[in-house]
Amino acid sequence: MSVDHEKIERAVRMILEAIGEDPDRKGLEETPQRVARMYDEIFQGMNQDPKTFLAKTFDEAHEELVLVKDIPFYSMCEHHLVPFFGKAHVGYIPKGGRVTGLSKLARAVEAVARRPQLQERLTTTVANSIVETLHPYGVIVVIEAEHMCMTMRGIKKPGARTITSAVRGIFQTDATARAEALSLINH
Ligand SMILES: Nc1nc2c(ncn2[C@@H]2O[C@H](COP(=O)(O)OP(=O)(O)OP(=O)(O)O)[C@@H](O)[C@H]2O)c(=O)[nH]1
Ligand SMILES: [Zn+2]
Repeated sequence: MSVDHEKIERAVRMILEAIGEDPDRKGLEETPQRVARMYDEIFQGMNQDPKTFLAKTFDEAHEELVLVKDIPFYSMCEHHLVPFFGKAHVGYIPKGGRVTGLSKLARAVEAVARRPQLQERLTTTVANSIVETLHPYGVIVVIEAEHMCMTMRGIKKPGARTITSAVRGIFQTDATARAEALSLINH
């Protein structure tokens, strides 16, 4: 299912009118359609379940850390509908041979990011999805992001970065395992 193009087009036209613009002037006449097409793309995660990506596993006897760092992502702050974006670091320790493809960790991040979102919920949803599909020994998700709602408006603090983390399983109970993962993330 895609977004309701017709509704978005009407809404964008109304916003343009509300700010005092002429939605029929040359430069703006295609803008409502463009925004509708863009929302199809940036809110694609509304129709995606991260677990369907993660559930594709292969049987591999690796029961040590797997960490994909620096996964770039773009999301939309649900309070202001402006972007927040940055990098996600996703690690887990597989159990029972349930190893997923590396790209699936990035696909899971993308599916959850492409929705109206909060950074905290993005972080916990990715971690919980991995727990629920792979049942690993542990999961660690660290996300660092810059929020446009804090840079281009309001408090106006460009460069301020928000870091959130979610740890599950062994990373919660074993400080050494957590420290090893964090040192690799910060390396
Ligand atoms: N916890 C959290 N807060 C966020 C996130 N994205 C934006 N916010 C915050 O959401 C809050 C909304 O606050 P409100 O007081 O309702 O809205 P506002 O008047 O526009 O707030 P200001 O940004 O302080 O001007 C702001 O403090 C934002 O910084 C996020 O991912 N997580
Ligand atoms: Zn915001």
